[in-house]
Amino acid sequence: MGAVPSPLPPVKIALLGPGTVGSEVVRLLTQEAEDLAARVGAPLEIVGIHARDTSKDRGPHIPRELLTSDASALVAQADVVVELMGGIEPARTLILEAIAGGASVVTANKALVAAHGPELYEAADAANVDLYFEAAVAGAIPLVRPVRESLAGDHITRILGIVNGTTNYILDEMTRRGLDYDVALRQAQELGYAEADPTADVEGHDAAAKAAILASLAFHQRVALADVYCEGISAITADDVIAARETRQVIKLLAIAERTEGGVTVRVHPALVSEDHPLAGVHGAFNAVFIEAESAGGLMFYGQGAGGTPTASAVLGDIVSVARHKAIGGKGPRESNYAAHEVLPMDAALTRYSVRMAVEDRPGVLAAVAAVFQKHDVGIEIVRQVPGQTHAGLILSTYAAPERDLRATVEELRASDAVAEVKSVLRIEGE
Ligand SMILES: NC(=O)C1=CN([C@@H]2O[C@H](COP(=O)(O)OP(=O)(O)OC[C@H]3O[C@@H](n4cnc5c(N)ncnc54)[C@H](OP(=O)(O)O)[C@@H]3O)[C@@H](O)[C@H]2O)C=CC1
Ligand SMILES: N[C@@H](CC=O)C(=O)O
Ligand code: NA
Repeated sequence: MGAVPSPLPPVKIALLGPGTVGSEVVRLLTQEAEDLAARVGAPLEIVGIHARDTSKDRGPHIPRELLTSDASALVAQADVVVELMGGIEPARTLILEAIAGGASVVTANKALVAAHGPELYEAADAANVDLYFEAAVAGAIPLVRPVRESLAGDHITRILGIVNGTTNYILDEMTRRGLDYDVALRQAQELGYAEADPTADVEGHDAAAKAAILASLAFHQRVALADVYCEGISAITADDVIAARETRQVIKLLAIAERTEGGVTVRVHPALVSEDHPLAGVHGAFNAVFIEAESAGGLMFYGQGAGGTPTASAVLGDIVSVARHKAIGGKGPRESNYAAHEVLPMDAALTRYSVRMAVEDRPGVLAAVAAVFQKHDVGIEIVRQVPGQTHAGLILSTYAAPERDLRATVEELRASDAVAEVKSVLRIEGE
C-alpha cells in the first residue's frame, strides 16, 4: 500500500463582522468543515472573529473565545480575510492591510467595491492574492463569476434586472398585500435584507453600487458610482401602485446597463413592468437579472438576493475558491480594464415614460397635451382617460425616446394651462 499523503496545513480564515451574513458564514464553516476541507484540499481554520463589542452574546454559532477587538492583529495572521462588516471604513483599511500581508480577501461589500474597486484590485494584483466578491451583487445568485469568467469570451450588450431584495420586498408587499411602505420596510429590516442604514436600499444606492460593479465587469472598463444615474423608491405612492395595477403593470426597482455604439449608460430607477414580463413574477427579496451577449444571446439569473443564509452561500463559494488557491496553488481573475467606451449621461438613455396627470375637463385639452409631446418628437402609444370630479385623469404612455426629450416634454406639461397637475412620471421597461 502506498504512503498516505500528509494532509496540507489548515488555511487560516479571519472573519470581520459576525452580523446577519457573518454569523451564517461561521455556522456553515463549522457545520460543513469536512466537506469544505475535501473541496479545498486542506482544512479551513477560523483563527478569529473581529467584533466591535466582544462581550455581546452573538448566538450559538459564534464561539466567544474566537472574538477579538483587535482587527489588525487578526488580519496579520490570516491566509484568507472575510470582510462582512459593510461600510467604507474601517473595511477598506483592513482589506488593504490583509492584502499587503499576503492574505486573499472575500467580501460582500458592494459599497466598498463600487467606490474603491480599482484601489483594491491594484493592491491584490501587486501582492498576487485573490479578491473575490460574489455576494456583493445579487446575494446568493452566481452572477459576478459568470460575468467575470464564463462570459469573458463574449460581448455583453445589456444587463437588466432586480438587484435589491429590500426594495423588491417593499414594492411586492405594497402591490400584493396593500401594505404601507413603512411597514414593509420594517419587515425587510427584521428579515435581515436591509443594509445597516436602509436609506442605501430605498434611495437606490445599493442597487447603483451593484450596477457599477456589474457594468465594470461586463464592459471591461471602470464604471464609477458617480456614473450611475440613481433614483430610489421612496417617492412611490400607493396611488402609483394602484394605477400600475389598473394598466396590468407592476412597479419594480431596476438596474440597467447598456452598451450602444454611442457608449455606455448605467441607471437605477423604479419602472413599470408588464404583468406578463418574467420580472413581474419576482417576489419578496428575490432578484432576477437578464444578460444579453452577442454570442450567448439572452441569459436569465434568478434567486435569493438577500438574507443571511443565501448570502453566506455565495461567501462560502468564494472562500472555497481562494482557500484552494492558497492550499494547492492557482489564482483567480484580475481586473479586466482595457475598454474605453464613453459613459453617457442619463439624458442619452432610451426609455419610455408613463405620465399620469389631472387635466382640465374641457374640449381641446387632449389636443393641447398631444401637441406638447409632438413638439419634443415623443410619440404617444397609449392614452387612457379616467373621469374625475373636478379634473379628468389622463395616463399617457410614450414610445421609446431619449430621456432628455421625455424630460423636456414633462417640464412643458407641468407649465401648460391644460394640465392641472402631473401626478407621477414612471419609466416603462422590460419590453
Ligand atoms: N444582509 C444581506 O442580505 C446582505 C448583505 N450584504 C453585505 O454583507 C455585509 C454585511 O451585511 P450584514 O451581515 O447584513 O450586516 P450586519 O449589520 O448584520 O453585520 C455587520 C457586522 O459587522 C460589524 N461591524 C459593522 N461596522 C463595524 C466596525 N466599524 N467595526 C467593527 N465591526 C463592525 C457589526 O458589529 P456589531 O454587531 O457590533 O454591530 C456586525 O457584526 C455588508 O457589506 C452588506 O452590504 C450583501 C448581500 C446581502
Ligand atoms: N440590502 C441588500 C442586501 C443584499 O445585497 C438588498 O436588499 O438587496
Ligand atoms: Na451573487
